[in-house]
Amino acid sequence: MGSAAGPLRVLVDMDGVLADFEGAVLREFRARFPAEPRVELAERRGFSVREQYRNLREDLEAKVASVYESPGFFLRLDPIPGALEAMKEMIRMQDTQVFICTSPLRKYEHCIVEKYKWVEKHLGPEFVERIILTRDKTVVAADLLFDDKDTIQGAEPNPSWEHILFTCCHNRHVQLPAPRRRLLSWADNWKAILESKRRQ
Ligand SMILES: Cc1cn([C@H]2C[C@H](OP(=O)(O)O)[C@@H](CO)O2)c(=O)[nH]c1=O
Ligand SMILES: [Mg+2]
Repeated sequence: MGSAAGPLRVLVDMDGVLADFEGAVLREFRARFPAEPRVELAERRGFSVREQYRNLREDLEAKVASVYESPGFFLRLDPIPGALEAMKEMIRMQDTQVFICTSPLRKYEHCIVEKYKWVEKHLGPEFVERIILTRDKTVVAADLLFDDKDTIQGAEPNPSWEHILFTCCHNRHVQLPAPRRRLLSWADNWKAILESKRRQ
């Protein structure tokens, strides 16, 4: 893919990149369990929210999971600053194919339909057409994947995409080995990352 083989294909993750999962977990946990201890965003470490809450106190794992498994949770997520504007700009770029590549929760009942509704509400029907829903992103072929999960594994040991780590509260302390790259936020130079792949 890239310059010689035609358009640049870009996968953009949803939670932690387009939609603020972490902010909503904290806000709704605080509202439902005001007397319980919680993990502030500045204290978040590691991708899994439930693991960190379990380490805080064992019974908090089920409580925090009940927050993000509740009906309406995924629909209520706020957009990450700059994300909607960047996506609307990216989809209009020449020689560029943009897809939203997102994983459903194992407990998928509300999550799946609410992810579709969120995309329709915030980005419109042309992006609903571009949703790829999968628990395994390694088998999806593309040039780039912007994702907040630091380690992305699956059936394909050598995915075709370069994973750009999108900075989020839980991964800001992760030291990336060279030559791995980050996008610090949507205010960071995502266009330069796209251009760097076209030239390969
Ligand atoms: C359980 C959990 C899910 N998620 C997100 C990631 C997935 O969406 P996405 O692939 O859009 O980032 C989705 C299902 O796991 O929920 C977290 O970001 N942190 C968590 O602790
Ligand atoms: Mg994510």
